[in-house]
Amino acid sequence: MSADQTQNLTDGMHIIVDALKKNGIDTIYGVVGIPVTDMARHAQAEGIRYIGFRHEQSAGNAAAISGFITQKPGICLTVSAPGFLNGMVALANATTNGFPMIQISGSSDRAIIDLQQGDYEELDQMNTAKPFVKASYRVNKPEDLGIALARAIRASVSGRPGGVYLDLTTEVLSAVMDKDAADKTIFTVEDPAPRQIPSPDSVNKALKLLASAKRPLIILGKGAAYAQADDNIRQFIETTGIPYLPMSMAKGLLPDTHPQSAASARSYALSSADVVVLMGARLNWLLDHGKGKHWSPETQFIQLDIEPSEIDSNRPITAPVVGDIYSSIESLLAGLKSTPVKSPTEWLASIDEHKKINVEKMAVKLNTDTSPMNYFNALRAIRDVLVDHQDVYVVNEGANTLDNGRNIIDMYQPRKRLDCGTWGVMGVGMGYAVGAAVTSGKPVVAIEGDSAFGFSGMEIETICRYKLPVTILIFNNGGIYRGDGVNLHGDQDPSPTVLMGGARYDKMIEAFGGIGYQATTPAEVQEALKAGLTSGHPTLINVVIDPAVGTESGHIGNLNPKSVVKN
Ligand SMILES: Nc1ncnc2c1ncn2[C@@H]1O[C@H](COP(=O)(O)OP(=O)(O)O)[C@@H](O)[C@H]1O
Ligand SMILES: Cc1ncc(Cc2csc(CCOP(=O)(O)OP(=O)(O)O)c2C)c(N)n1
Ligand SMILES: [Mg+2]
Repeated sequence: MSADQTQNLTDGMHIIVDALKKNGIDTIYGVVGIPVTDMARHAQAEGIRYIGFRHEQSAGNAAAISGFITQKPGICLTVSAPGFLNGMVALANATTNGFPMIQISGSSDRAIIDLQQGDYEELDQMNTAKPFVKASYRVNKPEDLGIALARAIRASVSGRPGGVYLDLTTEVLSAVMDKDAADKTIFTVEDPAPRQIPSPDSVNKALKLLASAKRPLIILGKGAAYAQADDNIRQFIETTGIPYLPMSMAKGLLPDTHPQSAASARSYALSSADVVVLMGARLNWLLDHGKGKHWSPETQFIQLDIEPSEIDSNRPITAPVVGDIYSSIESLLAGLKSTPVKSPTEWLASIDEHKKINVEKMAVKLNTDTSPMNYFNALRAIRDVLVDHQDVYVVNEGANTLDNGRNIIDMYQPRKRLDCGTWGVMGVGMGYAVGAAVTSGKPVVAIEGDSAFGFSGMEIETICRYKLPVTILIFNNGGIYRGDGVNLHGDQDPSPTVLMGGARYDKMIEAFGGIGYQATTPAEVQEALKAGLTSGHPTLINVVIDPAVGTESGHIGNLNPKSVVKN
């Protein structure tokens, strides 16, 4: 082949990078190796940031949370078979939560795989991915790479967002074609997430039902946060005066201190409401499926959701409004002119009475200093620092650390609380922290149970390597749920066991150039947290918590199967 001929040739790994660039992808999260290392090098050479992780699950979590924050698909790059499978947990979690993410993985020789002749990292990845994603594509020809990426982008962000798998075979990555011809095959996807306007009849029916309600309640879900309809949602809530409940990742759509928030009277609000508006929130296990002691059988539902099949999932929906939330809220606001809605003042007043009682009870727990600390006074210390840092991202996982953190740490801005989400997955923490810091450049505070942290803890090296403004607080109560030394019957185990509680996580980060603090009092927690936020340097605070406090599985112990056999 003559020199000029090679000058006008390209190959698959260059074509896919050109297509990514053409679609505004500026970051790839991954763990490279055979057969995708050179693709990552080409991406870097073309100005795409490559963020290299220690485990593919964290790389995938970073990609997924960047999708939630930006509405653009986060890209995770993995090697074949084991690397692909490690990323799959994050991709499945993205689909479950409705976060747009594309996992691109190299895969081995199709001919050998299909005859099961034992290739290096042999696995039929496209078919393995199918149950966990919105779409799963495999590319065999270089000229198909442009359309394949376009389809993956559209599938990940249109309708209910989610995970998409894109399989690049070894052959296609090295396949050569004419550069000019290749350039004609890549293009910018046009309007990948088209607005889905709800029917006027559905909007009018919803408004009429709301106007007749004596005790209306709005439940804001992470779909409402994702929709980036922040001002219109706030305007609708404040114009109608309807109380609202934010689900965990919808916190901050309105400040948690807002007078119409019913969060600290949640049980009373749910059980007393006569009309409930589900706004980008599923009536799933997080809302007891709309049944049981927290719900009245008389309650009528309005549901705003982009996914038609979500309607009637658990309770009959009287007024479904199927469309994207941005368009639906716009239509509802416009409809208020002809169908005004005003929540009765006595309803909010009765919620306020219940809030007052609950806030006073919680204040006693929050302000009682104990030694060692418990979840409440440690979280109150963090809350009182973050009130002066309202733009930080808060990552949160664990059991007691998560469930108490959700109720105690106030959020003031949308899409800033990033937690275990619908699946309650442990191990999202460090990936989410990296994804949020890389995507936004803003500081991140990760509030971690010590067991939860362990799932992705090695990524503190990644955080230090990229010098990210992440401060990690590890609630060290000695292990999963309760301290290791506490046997399953709750009493202190007399046998000498190594309590995880003695672990000095703060020493770990020092090994990678980060700053570590040991905190045994709320004041020490505050001092270390302020230092981490001020320095912007990777910081880890080992928050020593009494191993005897907390409950197994936090607030969801009731989901455990009950054993009738006395052992
Ligand atoms: N842009 C959007 N417009 C309308 N609905 C959306 C949008 N994005 C996501 N959704 C929907 O929002 C819902 C989110 O529900 P869920 O994840 O259960 O939230 P939460 O756990 O916060 O209650 C999903 O049913 C999803 O289809
Ligand atoms: C991938 C995965 N594997 C296991 C589990 C099960 C679990 C739920 S909560 C939890 C950790 C609780 O300990 P932690 O110390 O973090 O919390 P706490 O001290 O009470 O604040 C586990 C292991 C889940 N949900 N996901
Ligand atoms: Mg713990």
